[in-house]
Amino acid sequence: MKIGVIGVGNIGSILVERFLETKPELKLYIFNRSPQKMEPYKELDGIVCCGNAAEVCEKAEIIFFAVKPQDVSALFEQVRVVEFNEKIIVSTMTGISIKVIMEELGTDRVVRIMPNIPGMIGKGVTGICFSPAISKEKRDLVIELLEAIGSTVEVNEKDFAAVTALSGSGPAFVFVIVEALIDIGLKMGLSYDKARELILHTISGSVELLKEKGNHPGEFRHLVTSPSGTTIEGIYSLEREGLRGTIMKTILDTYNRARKINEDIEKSL
Ligand SMILES: NC(=O)C1=CN([C@@H]2O[C@H](COP(=O)(O)OP(=O)(O)OC[C@H]3O[C@@H](n4cnc5c(N)ncnc54)[C@H](O)[C@@H]3O)[C@@H](O)[C@H]2O)C=CC1
Ligand SMILES: O=C(O)[C@@H]1CCC=N1
Repeated sequence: MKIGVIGVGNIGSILVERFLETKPELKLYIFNRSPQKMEPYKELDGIVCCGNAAEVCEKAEIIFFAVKPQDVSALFEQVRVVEFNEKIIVSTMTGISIKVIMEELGTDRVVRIMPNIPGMIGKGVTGICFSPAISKEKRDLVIELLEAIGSTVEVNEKDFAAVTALSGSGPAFVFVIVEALIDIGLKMGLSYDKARELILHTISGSVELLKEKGNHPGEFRHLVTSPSGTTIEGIYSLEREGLRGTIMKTILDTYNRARKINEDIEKSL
């Protein structure tokens, strides 16, 4: 199968590298505006560095658009000449609706996805939504392709801003929390390595426990919390400091930003 990737920055390069690693049968066509981003792929088998975005669209059957939202108008201009017909466009672009892509490029086969950075090791989660014209067979094909970066969760397009906030941007918030935990480990006298190991195992173990048992998180929280013990002291502090509210507000601010990007793009086109 012939796959195109336009924009090989953070997300585009994850897609390219995971396709190369897990699906060597694919033929890849890539293009990046700044050609140095294509350098690492130049000599590799199964990959063709194209001269422009339209060439990628001409040659590939499924084409990933992985540019920043502010570059989308220029990209539309560059690929408007292409007859998309049966081709499928898969957009990673934040805030750009399926309708906008369909109208701008005169196609009815568009998939919108919101991947995330753990896709780098095949452990990402991707929110996905299909335009109605895409058959069940082609939907399954795109989902299978995306297994290269992890699992997929089908959502309504109206929920994309929420997906962007929770899982698209989410890893950044997790990394900030991990950094803070490591820092306080240092403050209490642990080495960086020991603090890091304790924290990563605590987080991944807690996540695995929730996944395996399926309980509400509050049930396990309660198990850890002894009367007059250490945990309740921490929980009391956390509630006084408003951690839950801070987390909720963080996600809501991110969600509102995703909606605003969408609104601004729709106005500008
Ligand atoms: N970084 C992340 O964790 C996630 C990003 N996204 C979305 O994916 C899109 C890409 O994000 P990143 O990879 O982080 O951005 P990036 O800036 O790292 O990569 C975009 C690449 O596209 C290239 N480019 C721009 N216009 C082009 C054009 N017309 N033709 C060819 N190449 C072009 C740029 O040179 C750059 O290398 C954005 O819309 C972003 O919102 C979605 C989910 C997660
Ligand atoms: O920060 C951003 O706009 C993108 C969307 C999700 C993750 N990064």
